[in-house]
Amino acid sequence: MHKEYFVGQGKKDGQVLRVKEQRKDRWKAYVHDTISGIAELDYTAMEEMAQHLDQLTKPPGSLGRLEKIAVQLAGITGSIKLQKQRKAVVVMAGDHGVCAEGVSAYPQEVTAQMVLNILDGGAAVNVLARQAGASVYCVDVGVKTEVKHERLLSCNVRRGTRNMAREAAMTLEEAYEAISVGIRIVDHLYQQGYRVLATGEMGIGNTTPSAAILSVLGGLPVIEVVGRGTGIDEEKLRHKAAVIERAIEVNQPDRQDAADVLAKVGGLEIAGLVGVILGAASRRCPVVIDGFISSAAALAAARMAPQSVSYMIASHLSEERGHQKMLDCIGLTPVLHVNMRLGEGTGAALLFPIIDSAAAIVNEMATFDGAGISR
Ligand SMILES: O=C(O)c1ccc[n+]([C@@H]2O[C@H](COP(=O)([O-])O)[C@@H](O)[C@H]2O)c1
Ligand SMILES: Cc1cc2nc[nH]c2cc1C
Repeated sequence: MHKEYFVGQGKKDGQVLRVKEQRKDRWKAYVHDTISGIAELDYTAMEEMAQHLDQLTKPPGSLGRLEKIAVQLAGITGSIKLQKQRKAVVVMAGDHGVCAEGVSAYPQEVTAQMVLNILDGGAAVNVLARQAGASVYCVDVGVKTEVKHERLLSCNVRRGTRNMAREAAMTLEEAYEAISVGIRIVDHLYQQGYRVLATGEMGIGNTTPSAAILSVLGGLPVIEVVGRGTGIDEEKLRHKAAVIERAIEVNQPDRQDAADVLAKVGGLEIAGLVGVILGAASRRCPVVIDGFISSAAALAAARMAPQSVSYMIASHLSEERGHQKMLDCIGLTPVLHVNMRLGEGTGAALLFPIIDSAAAIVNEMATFDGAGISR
């Protein structure tokens, strides 16, 4: 059996990835190979960076999180010479069978419509990425209807998940295949010269599986982690909580097995983002995590590959209830508190200029000795 993935922009520079499925666990093996390729950070470079930062003309630590980012980047790249890097937001798009239960404020067709908007450059993520000099790549990993656009990366694993309130959202093979899509996209972008990646997503209904993932992997009651998503009222929120409880009851996901949880109560775009995160870490690239849904992917990635957490930077704290708890479970501290709850990778794109600024500080600031300043 052959699977074909179109990866690239348009027909001209598009390339076809042919994957021969020799074994049923082909994707699982591919994902686990990627996980084994994730190295520890370079602690010597981190120490060197910390010492370098203390030579610069400022009281030690006074650039706060910028300094922490600089140290992390040194650990990731293995060097204290930080360059301004090519940056891309990967927006994974997918639909959710659980929308049939009435868990979102918007109709499901908005997913495909917004995918086209993103591909045409008119979504918030496009604007913020342009401000930062970054690219946006939009991937159909699980949209329900066929989307055609020259710039779309068409990697559809299935046309939306099944309704998790009744049955498993995906099979384990489908989940691993979606994770593999994310890894392949990162490979492709790495070959194009991108060195800083960010997670983004579009999927009406996807705060529901995200809350389910947090409840199961974090061992937290549903009511503490469920939020309003696109903006549902109090009554619909109670209903959404009940739907999530039912999904967990029906599927009995194994909280010790993040892939099982992803398959049973997750989403195709969430699994795709797990692949983006694992792929970035295996390529020694920092990966900027967006809001609630991206963080659900980060939590699953952290459980599958604890060493991947060192490569993550949490961009912002989303207004979605449960996001702080999600980040606590991973062990991440968000940089920005700007009351956003849009998704798409918008918060992550906002962080790009801050990452560039951290690199510029390291490269351009004078030292105490060089500037003749007493200390
Ligand atoms: O990233 C976030 O923190 C975030 C919080 C709430 C909503 N969203 C976006 O809104 C959609 C999911 O909301 P919902 O209510 O349909 O589950 C999906 O397209 C997400 O990108 C995103
Ligand atoms: C319009 C719209 C844009 C979005 N972007 C991410 N999620 C979204 C949900 C809606 C409804």
